[in-house]
Amino acid sequence: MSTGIQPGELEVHRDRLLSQVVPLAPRQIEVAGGFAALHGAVLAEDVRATHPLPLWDNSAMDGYAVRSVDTAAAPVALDVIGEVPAGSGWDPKLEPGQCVKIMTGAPIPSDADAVVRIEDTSAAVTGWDAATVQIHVPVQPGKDLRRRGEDKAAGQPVAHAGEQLTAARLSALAAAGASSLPVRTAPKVAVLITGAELLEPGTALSRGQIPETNSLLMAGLLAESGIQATTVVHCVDDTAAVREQLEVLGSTHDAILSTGGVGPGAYDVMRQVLDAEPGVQAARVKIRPGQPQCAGRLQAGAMVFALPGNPVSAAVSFELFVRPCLRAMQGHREVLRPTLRAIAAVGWKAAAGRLQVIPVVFEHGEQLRCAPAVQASSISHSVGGFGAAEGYALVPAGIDRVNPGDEVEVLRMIP
Ligand SMILES: Nc1nc2c(c(=O)[nH]1)N[C@H]1C(S)=C(S)[C@@H](COP(=O)(O)OP(=O)(O)OC[C@H]3O[C@@H](n4cnc5c(N)ncnc54)[C@H](O)[C@@H]3O)O[C@H]1N2
Ligand code: MOO
Repeated sequence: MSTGIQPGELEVHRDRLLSQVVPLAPRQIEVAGGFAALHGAVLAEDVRATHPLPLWDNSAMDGYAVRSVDTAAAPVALDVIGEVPAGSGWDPKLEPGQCVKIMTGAPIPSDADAVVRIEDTSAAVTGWDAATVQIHVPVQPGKDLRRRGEDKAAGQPVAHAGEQLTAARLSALAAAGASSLPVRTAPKVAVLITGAELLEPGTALSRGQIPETNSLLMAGLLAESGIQATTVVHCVDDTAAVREQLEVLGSTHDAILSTGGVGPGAYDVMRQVLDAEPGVQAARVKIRPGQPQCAGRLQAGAMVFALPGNPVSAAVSFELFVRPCLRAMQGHREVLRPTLRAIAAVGWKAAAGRLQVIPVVFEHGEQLRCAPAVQASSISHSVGGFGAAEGYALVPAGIDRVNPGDEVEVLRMIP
């Protein structure tokens, strides 16, 4: 069996949410001293090199800058008239038979056209101090030179709008002369937890009580998406209290993630409060877990994602709906994680009629293999098994069983 996600209700719900996303206002941040804000931020515009890379022709090796013609009859002795270390702006004039000591990265004198490595000279034995140096090998013009602009020409794009500032991109932009960058930094996100049965982890529990773990889960999934949760609020299951929190957080944050209270239960106040919000859609999406979804834009301003309370349902909802919207807010070019193909290492029962999003562990070998981290019959609450999960297998609606050896589509949460 080969699987693939077909367009369906998951995409309809996600696209509707994505259409409600308003990208954050870009900010111009200084490169000097701005690392903490810039690393992981998303470029809001294309950025071009303001100067060539390298800036000038320079030496690729420690050795002697020579006129290559002088080495044609090597071995040959050349007069050493000085030294150009990295950082030096000196451009010595070279007469026939003359050379200068030069270090890696230093500008090549205008009169020189090649470098002889120290290993190919008498200085390898005698050291750098002699006034003449014996050149053992002839060198061709251009030998061991790095040419001005060979890496990037001035004006050439270095990075593009929608790309995230990784270590590599940030250093490339700084090297190409950027002094400040137009970026979207992380959105301000609040986590709102409801549920009367929930106690702080580590607290002694009475019958009916469980440790509150969704705030850790949401803050962690945000952190793994490059976003620090700004606020974590625990709220009683009371409509007035929840409404007040949504108003306060909704006017001070870009997004609110809540968990719990979206089912049809008597205490499911989140859904009841959000019923009054015209920009919020309640949907039963054909996925398992994560069927009850309730999300959209609050009148107070923020996007709200009222996720189901079951921990794995909340995590799956985060992956499928929240993460893409937060990435869209930041202006990421790609909002969805790429999917891969893996071979089912074992068989399991799928969720006939709904897309099954089952947490899996991976086995890395010649082929990527996966196996469920939780019991396929009971995914949504299985926070224990979920602890080992490295990603999800996506088994389309219509498939009621995955057999060992089947190819399945997977998402990797952990690189
Ligand atoms: N009669 C029906 N009951 C349920 C339906 C339904 O359609 N009809 N849907 C089920 C599905 S599917 C889901 S998912 C849940 C959605 O429930 P809620 O969002 O209302 O969540 P709660 O009832 O508050 O909690 C569910 C479960 O998760 C635990 N939980 C909640 N918050 C936390 C937290 N912060 N940390 C750890 N664990 C948490 C909670 O104790 C419950 O066990 O409804 C089904 N029911
Ligand atoms: O849809 Mo619920 O999220 O399965 O448990």
